[in-house]
Amino acid sequence: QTGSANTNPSDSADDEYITSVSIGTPAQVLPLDFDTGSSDLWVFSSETPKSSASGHVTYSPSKSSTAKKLSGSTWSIEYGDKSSSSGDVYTDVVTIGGFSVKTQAVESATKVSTQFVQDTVISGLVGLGFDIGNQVSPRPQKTWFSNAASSLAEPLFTADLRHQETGSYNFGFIDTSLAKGTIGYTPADGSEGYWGFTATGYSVGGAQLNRNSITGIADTGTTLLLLPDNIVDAYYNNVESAEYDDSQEGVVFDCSEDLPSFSFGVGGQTITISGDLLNLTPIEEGSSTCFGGLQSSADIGINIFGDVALKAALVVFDLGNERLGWAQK
Ligand SMILES: O=C(NC1CCCCC1)N[C@H]1[C@H](O)[C@@H](N2CCCCC2)[C@@H]2OC[C@H]1O2
Repeated sequence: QTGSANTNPSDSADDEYITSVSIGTPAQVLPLDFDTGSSDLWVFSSETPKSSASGHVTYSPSKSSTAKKLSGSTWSIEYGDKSSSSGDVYTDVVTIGGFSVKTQAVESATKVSTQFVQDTVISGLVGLGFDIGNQVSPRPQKTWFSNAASSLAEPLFTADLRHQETGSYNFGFIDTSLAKGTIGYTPADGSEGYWGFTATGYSVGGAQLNRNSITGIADTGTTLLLLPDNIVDAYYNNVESAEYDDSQEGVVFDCSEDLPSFSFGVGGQTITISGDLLNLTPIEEGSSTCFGGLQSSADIGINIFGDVALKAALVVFDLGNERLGWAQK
């Protein structure tokens, strides 16, 4: 069996990607953010305070004949961007891309932070990280993918995120036609709950790869490519108008600048992110100053290959072989 779901950028900056998910009987369809950087499936629900839920599509377990309360279970999660949510837990049927998991833990939010209240285009997250990262207490629950894996043709999924166009999450199969290049594989480290891996080097503007290990995570739930300062500086030294903007908390530059590409080595392949993909968006509507898609990871303590990097590739999240595959798109 397999599943295939379309996913769409939430706004003109490709801030996040929205995928429709069916929950319950009859189906309640919610727009959710698939996040390989976390391991909880949580939703805005009939239990979310009305003031917080305003503008969001919500899940009502009481309207689903297949919903069951997971008595005594609660959850609470804080993300790297300091957003957070918490609540209680139901099980219900969850269908993604035509594939159904009958008894999926659906974490219902009784509390959500302002970032989520304001982000009305999504109604929650589908964590696609490793089960060890699940935040349900007293008994951690499995992710939708972990529950699906044993029934899928292959225990893997792929992410094909695109700039301002529809992409896909495929489950149980690899559509190699989505890629231009060969898929290169490298070991994945799931011990922290993330999809951790090591890139073998980087280069700016098509120059030869500087061989140096860059350990980080493949994170569909993070918008940016976050790397060490020495690499970020090496890149922006090629961007004449680039400067650090304290209020934006990142490097900005004239929108009119032609940005160089940025490449990284992984699994024997080289993934090249075009300059266009590295210009994320004007800092404000109509501004001629733009915000960089590559920013520093120095304050975080972990390198993050977020959507800006993932958009350049077809990425295979191969649970069965504990590895990540990368192919140029
Ligand atoms: O916190 C991270 N990543 C961290 C970024 C800083 C460095 C450490 C990792 N990802 C979150 C992301 O920002 C959220 N956000 C919602 C609003 C639109 C953009 C996405 C979304 O909710 C949780 C998860 O996905």
